[in-house]
Amino acid sequence: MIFAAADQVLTVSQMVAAEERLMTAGTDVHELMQRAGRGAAKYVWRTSAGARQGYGVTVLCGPGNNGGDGYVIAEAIRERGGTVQVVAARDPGTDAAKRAASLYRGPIVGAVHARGGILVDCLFGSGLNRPLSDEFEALLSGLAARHDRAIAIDVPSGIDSDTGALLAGKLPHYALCIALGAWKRAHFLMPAMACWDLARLVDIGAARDVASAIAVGKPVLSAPARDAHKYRRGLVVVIGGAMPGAALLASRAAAHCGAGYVKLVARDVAGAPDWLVAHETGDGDLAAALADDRIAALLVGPGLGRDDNARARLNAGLESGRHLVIDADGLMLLEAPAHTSLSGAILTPHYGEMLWLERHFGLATDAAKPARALALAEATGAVVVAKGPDTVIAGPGGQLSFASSAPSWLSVAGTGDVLAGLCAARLAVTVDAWTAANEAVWLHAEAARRAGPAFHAGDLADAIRPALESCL
Ligand SMILES: NC(=O)C1=CN([C@@H]2O[C@H](COP(=O)(O)OP(=O)(O)OC[C@H]3O[C@@H](n4cnc5c(N)ncnc54)[C@H](O)[C@@H]3O)[C@@H](O)[C@H]2O)[C@@H](O)CC1
Ligand SMILES: [K+]
Repeated sequence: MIFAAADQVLTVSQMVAAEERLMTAGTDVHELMQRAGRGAAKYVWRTSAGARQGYGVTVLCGPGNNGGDGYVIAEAIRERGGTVQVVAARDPGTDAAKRAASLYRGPIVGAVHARGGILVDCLFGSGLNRPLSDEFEALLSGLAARHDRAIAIDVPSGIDSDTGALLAGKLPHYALCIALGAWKRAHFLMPAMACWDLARLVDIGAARDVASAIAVGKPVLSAPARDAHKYRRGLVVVIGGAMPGAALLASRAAAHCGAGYVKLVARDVAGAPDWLVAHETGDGDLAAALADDRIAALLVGPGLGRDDNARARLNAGLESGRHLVIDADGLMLLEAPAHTSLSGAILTPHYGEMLWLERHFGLATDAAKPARALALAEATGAVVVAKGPDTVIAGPGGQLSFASSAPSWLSVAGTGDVLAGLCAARLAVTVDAWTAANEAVWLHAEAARRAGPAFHAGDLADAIRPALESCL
């Protein structure tokens, strides 16, 4: 996979290093601030065009370079003929911010007089390193209340850029968050990402940092080869358990996602549709059923149950040596240290399963989600898809990717089974757990977008086909 600079997701220190590389190459901080501010101003201008007539733009400027960006934005709006004013929370404190402030030729007003169409929040950016004071919090929320809409520059003031944690009691809601130079982790993490409706990125020329995390991108897929046959396209076997519905749902997702052959092995296969090859397989027969060398990926967990039979079925999967996707009950039955070499597997824990696994594997639970997912990947050797409204994918070699925001309609029963089926199908096709997990997460969100509001998990599985078609 090749990723562009626009796909990278940087920590604050990686962003500082990227800016330093640009400066070493001859672009000074003033020029970077101009690029960032003027790039952001285009979005502010477009948004202000929809604001009420005569209701202008107020830019709230803090003391650091985020505040400096604010002066550049204000001046750019003024030059375009817009109505703009600055509220200076503090005097500019950096050389670049001072220079930007000196180049701004519009009015600076007291906060109490500021009301209007759009509030541009440049109080603090990635340099925020401690909680907002009550004074700043009141200033920000008061201004937001006196404007129709708010736009956050780089990150909302009151967000930890690396973890997405709130460093304020309460933040305004933003119509738009404009990331500068590169995405930061907070742009993909809760609770930060619930603070805005839309996020956009302004390019300032930062090159791709190969060590950085990436945003999960749209996969580039191809139709089966001219000489393809069902096994070469990938045979997925889904191990059924106590609750047959979940395994059927995962099978349906897998069948819509490019696998050549989907087979369900379960004690009871009543109700299986005619397109699904379903084999009644008792626990004692499972090892033999999984001995087929043509199996490209095995899914175990959806509807498995947690009793001794379930444990036997999971163990048969683990002992088969196949490429595995382990989900749901399968995760809850994993045992440390026996299952610390799951190399090539994909684990798909939701929040509760993640917590259980961490406790079971003796891992810390108090870090931010990316660090937790990386620790679990390292402990198990598997690719970990840490699901949720902010899905993070971590690989055992330290790879990290962040999913863009997906429709909240996904918060319905069965969508996890669909994701597990997607992972299994992509694993069968690509034979690479990292690639498969990233493709599956993107297709899952895209299927949700295409399924529209209030879908059920079956609708979601059926919407995978048009999602996949968009990648061909
Ligand atoms: N460095 C660069 O080359 C560029 C930086 N850019 C902007 O610069 C921002 C980062 O600038 P800075 O590092 O100056 O950071 P900020 O503008 O976020 O401000 C940090 C300053 O605020 C202080 N501070 C932190 N938390 C505080 C709190 N809770 N209460 C009061 N003061 C607090 C810090 O001690 C520091 O003086 C980015 O978010 C982006 O907007 C862009 O202009 C692009 C270029
Ligand atoms: K900000």
